[in-house]
Amino acid sequence: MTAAVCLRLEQAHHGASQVLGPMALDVAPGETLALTGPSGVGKTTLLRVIAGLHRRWQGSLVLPGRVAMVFQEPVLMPWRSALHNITLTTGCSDAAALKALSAVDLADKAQAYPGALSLGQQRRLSLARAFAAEPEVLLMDEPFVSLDPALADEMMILFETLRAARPLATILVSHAPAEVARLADRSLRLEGAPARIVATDQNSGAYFQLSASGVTSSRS
Ligand SMILES: Nc1ncnc2c1ncn2[C@@H]1O[C@H](COP(=O)(O)OP(=O)(O)OP(=O)(O)O)[C@@H](O)[C@H]1O
Repeated sequence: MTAAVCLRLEQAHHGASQVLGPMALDVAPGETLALTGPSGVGKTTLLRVIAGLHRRWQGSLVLPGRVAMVFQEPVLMPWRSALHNITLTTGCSDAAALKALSAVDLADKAQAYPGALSLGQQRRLSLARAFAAEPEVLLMDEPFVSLDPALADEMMILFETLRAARPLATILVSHAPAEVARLADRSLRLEGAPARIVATDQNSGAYFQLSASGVTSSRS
């Protein structure tokens, strides 16, 4: 089966400093890959390379489908309703946005502005927006961090439900071993400066809008 993400990275920089070293990363359709490693090692930078948000890198990237990203913070447009936060960023119809809102139990908040939503509701909206984009690749940067345990569990259930409905390739950045064990099929650990992949584990127990369709990119 063709990989949904095929990255051959030579290097990535922030300013003069090289953050990421050579690495090869493939994610299959339907697979959830966890990305772990110490704070500041470069996990977010790696996601941003794949999302097309970070430009200073060399190598090649093949993404056969659409990409959506869920950031650590919800990153919503405060002057637009929940519904418009979905339709304007994904280009989907009102009906599709409402369906996505229903899936995260926010249908009654369609006309609410983000400032009138709780943090948990904002995060659910952010998840709904990502899924409304109907991505083939979902990038999640610590989406459950600093949520109370009950809300984190609720968000994980939502993610599991939405993921089950489509053959999504997900890369999940996480510092939480229990979360990785629950959600990921496989995990990669980044370490060093510049960061490299130092370990891969197969999990036995588990199994923005950005939009790019059929993208192959390379940088040198
Ligand atoms: N915009 C930026 N400009 C300059 N340096 C940056 C920028 N963003 C990140 N860095 C640096 O790049 C390195 C990697 O940062 P990154 O956010 O990718 O790490 P991370 O592994 O996601 O960290 P954390 O787990 O704490 O979120 C860090 O040393 C950070 O200080």
